[in-house]
Amino acid sequence: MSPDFSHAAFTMDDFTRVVVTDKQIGARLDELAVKIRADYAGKDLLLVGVLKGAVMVMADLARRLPPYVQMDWMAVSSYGSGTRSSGVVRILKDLDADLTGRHVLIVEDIIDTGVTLSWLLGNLRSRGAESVEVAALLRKPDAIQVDIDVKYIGFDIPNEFVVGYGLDWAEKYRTLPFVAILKPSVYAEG
Ligand SMILES: O=P(O)(O)OC[C@H]1O[C@H](OP(=O)(O)OP(=O)(O)O)[C@H](O)[C@@H]1O
Ligand code: HPA
Ligand SMILES: [Mg+2]
Repeated sequence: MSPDFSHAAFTMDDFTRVVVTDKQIGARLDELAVKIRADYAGKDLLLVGVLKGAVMVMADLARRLPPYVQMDWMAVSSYGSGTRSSGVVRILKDLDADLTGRHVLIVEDIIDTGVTLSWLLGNLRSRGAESVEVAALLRKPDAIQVDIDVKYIGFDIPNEFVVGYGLDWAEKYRTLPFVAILKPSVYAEG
């Protein structure tokens, strides 16, 4: 699908380059879904999406899984409107589901410093789940500051600020169907 920017006030000039195309995302999600279906066969699986960034990957991954798989959502924030993690994770919206005895798979768009996921894993594991694992579309190996065990990973990407496919800068660009490096001149202050 080619994005239609005819209505918008920005163009592809906002990006240094596309790092993952929508076609690559679809193909990788096909592969991950095969693994997840096998690993959780016969189990009652709860996907926990981390708002807002994981909306796209959750929707596209969940559609590749059996219909009895359930979804719940949590909103946490550590980035605000900037391009650097504040290091402080806040719960903006908690889960509706009780995790006691559940098999939980956290669905994330990106692991950057790892601070958000590390905090989230600790938080969800303390709620009595049978298992808590992670599926993340993107990971920046050169940015990670904490050791996290990630069971399902889409793509390792360079340590640059990316947008699209759920990922934002100042709430913009989430709707792009691909992931691209945002030109620093777009977010540079001044
Ligand atoms: O590994 P980290 O350095 O912790 O960064 C990853 C987290 O940061 C982003 O969320 P953000 O706080 O920007 O909220 P959003 O999903 O609403 O954009 C992203 O969606 C991850 O949840
Ligand atoms: O590279 C990024 N882009 C957008 N949001 C993010 N949150 C953590 N890392 C990123
Ligand atoms: Mg964000």
